[in-house]
Amino acid sequence: MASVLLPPIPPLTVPPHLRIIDVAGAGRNLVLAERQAEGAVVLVDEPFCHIVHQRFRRFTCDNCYNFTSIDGPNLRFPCSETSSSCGVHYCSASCRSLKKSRHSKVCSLTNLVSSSPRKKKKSSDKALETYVNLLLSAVSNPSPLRYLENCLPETPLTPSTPGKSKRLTTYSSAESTLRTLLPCPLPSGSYSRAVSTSHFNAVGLYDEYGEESGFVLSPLMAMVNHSCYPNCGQYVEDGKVKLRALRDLEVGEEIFYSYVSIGGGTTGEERRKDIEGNWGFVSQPHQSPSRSSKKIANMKGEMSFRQLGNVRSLKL
Ligand SMILES: C[S@@+](CC[C@H](N)C(=O)[O-])C[C@H]1O[C@@H](n2cnc3c(N)ncnc32)[C@H](O)[C@@H]1O
Repeated sequence: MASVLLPPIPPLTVPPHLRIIDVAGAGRNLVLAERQAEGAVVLVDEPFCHIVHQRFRRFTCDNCYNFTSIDGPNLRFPCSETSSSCGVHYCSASCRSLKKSRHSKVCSLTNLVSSSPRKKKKSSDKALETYVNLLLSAVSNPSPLRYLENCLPETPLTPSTPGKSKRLTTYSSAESTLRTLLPCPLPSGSYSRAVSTSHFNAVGLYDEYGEESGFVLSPLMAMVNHSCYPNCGQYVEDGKVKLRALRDLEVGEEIFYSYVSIGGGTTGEERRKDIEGNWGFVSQPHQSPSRSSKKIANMKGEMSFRQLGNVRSLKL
């Protein structure tokens, strides 16, 4: 059989003050090459693709992820594609025009895979819809889809446990659905592999009540490991995923944030159990809990719950 030559995976661009290192037992992580003062924005990363769940599209800007109250009127700028009913909205005319060329490639398809919001959906249908829409967002990105493969850890998902096998089936179904919707130049398996990176790396978007309104895949953020006592806080602002230093950080320090919410008054011990139960890895404290907890408390005072939303483990 003739082998298919895949285009190479484009390398990640890492800013000069950061390096990617390999950590025994924890895979890759980012380490600082320059000192950062408390409060400094340590990382700004542009998501490669995103999904805003259908129910939240009227309230969450599809370009910058700014959101309005779900109890109030819709965002003012709906998608302007002719006869569109994709539900996508924007917070400003400039957000709409910035996203126009990318969204117009998949607008009608987005609508095709979204069943009626009023109909009660099975969770498997919802999951499939989510991953097809995530793939549509990924293929509308002018950057090559293979870029996402940078986010795959060395140990990929294998069908060894029932939960994982269900996810792998959903990723394959999402790829099959995508192939019925539009021409897909990459060989079989490429799209499901790309979307499977969301299992390890999805960064959640949240509404004002803390309910997940969607998620993004952001390649550099996908390199950052978890700590139950983090030295950085993660938030989403102006369409970018960002990390802010919770204390002064020295050259050579690894950067960490908490994958589970630090916004709901959780303790480090509760976060550790959540990570173990839902993510399947054991997290060691990376600094004195008391020092870190104080900074988290300060940060909570400054930032909304939504901004403190974190990567979540995807549950089907
Ligand atoms: C967002 S990725 C982080 C980058 C990852 N280390 C890599 O090499 O691609 C999340 C995955 O990293 C690993 N990880 C993150 N934090 C960890 C920690 N504190 N201890 C052990 N493994 C960790 C887990 O396998 C997790 O599913």
